[in-house]
Amino acid sequence: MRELSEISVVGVVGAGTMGNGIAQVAATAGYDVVMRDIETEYVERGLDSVAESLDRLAAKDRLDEEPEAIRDRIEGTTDLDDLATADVVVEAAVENMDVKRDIFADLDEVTDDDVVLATNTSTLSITTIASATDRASDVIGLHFMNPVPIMAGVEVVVGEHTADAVADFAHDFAEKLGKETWESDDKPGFVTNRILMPWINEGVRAYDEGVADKADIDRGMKLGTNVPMGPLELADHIGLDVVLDASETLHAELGDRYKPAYLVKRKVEAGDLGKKTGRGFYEYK
Ligand SMILES: NC(=O)c1ccc[n+]([C@@H]2O[C@H](COP(=O)([O-])OP(=O)(O)OC[C@H]3O[C@@H](n4cnc5c(N)ncnc54)[C@H](O)[C@@H]3O)[C@@H](O)[C@H]2O)c1
Repeated sequence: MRELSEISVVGVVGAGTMGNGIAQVAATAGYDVVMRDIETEYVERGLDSVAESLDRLAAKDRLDEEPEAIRDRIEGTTDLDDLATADVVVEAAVENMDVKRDIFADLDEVTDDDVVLATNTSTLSITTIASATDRASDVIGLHFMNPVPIMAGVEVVVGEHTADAVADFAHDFAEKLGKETWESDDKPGFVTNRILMPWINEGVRAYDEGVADKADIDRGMKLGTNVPMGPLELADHIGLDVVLDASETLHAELGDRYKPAYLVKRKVEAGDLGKKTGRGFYEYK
């Protein structure tokens, strides 16, 4: 396994909400980053998001460097082979087991044998993803929170065959990126989403069943339980497609108490995915 002191290039797979955030924090920590998506348009959009986010942080005086210097450390690409230079890879592509297994089989080929391969999956089994490679001991979950540049926490998820040294590496690497960690076994939803997803789905059901209007559900949970966002706001923020994928995995693994709310499904089918499409439970400019 490549030691933390030997890391200079961080590979990121996926340039969406999470991938570009992970690229940004890695570049901010001084690493060179190769961020790969499947279409140039997605890569460009990811790079634009990083630029906007860095400008916002610079305006608040929260960067030690000029935003351009950080941005310049991120190379966007659609070419998988460009990940060959990576010393560690974090995958943040769509929440789909077949897609992730294909990506990990490719990463196993393209990267050096001693490179740790991490996945940002919200709910999928690290062990199943790792079994697509010939180095399951080097595969681990590094579950960043959204928005990555703002949220302090990273959940380290240890698969059946993950080596202890790789788990230690994952905690240390996340700390190098300015994060604090906790560890979960590879059980569906880990700590965070096992508890969060039923909370969100219950908020949606409460709205759909007329318990209160949506603003009062969010306001009630914020003022009543001291969370920064209510369930409907948070669902929009995460992306309703991501909430549905996560809920369906938990439902399949853990049974009926994890059944996704009907209205989440209907909105995903309508293409109203939350902030990222301009409309979910609320409207966004
Ligand atoms: N959104 C959240 O709040 C959140 C929080 C924690 C973890 N996650 C997890 O992070 C991962 C990414 O979620 P997201 O919200 O960034 O999704 P997203 O839809 O914003 O981005 C996913 C990106 O992956 C790209 N992609 C698809 N197949 C690919 C491939 N083979 N190679 C490279 N890129 C590919 C897509 O084109 C897209 O740009 C998922 O596993 C999700 O469950 C999401």
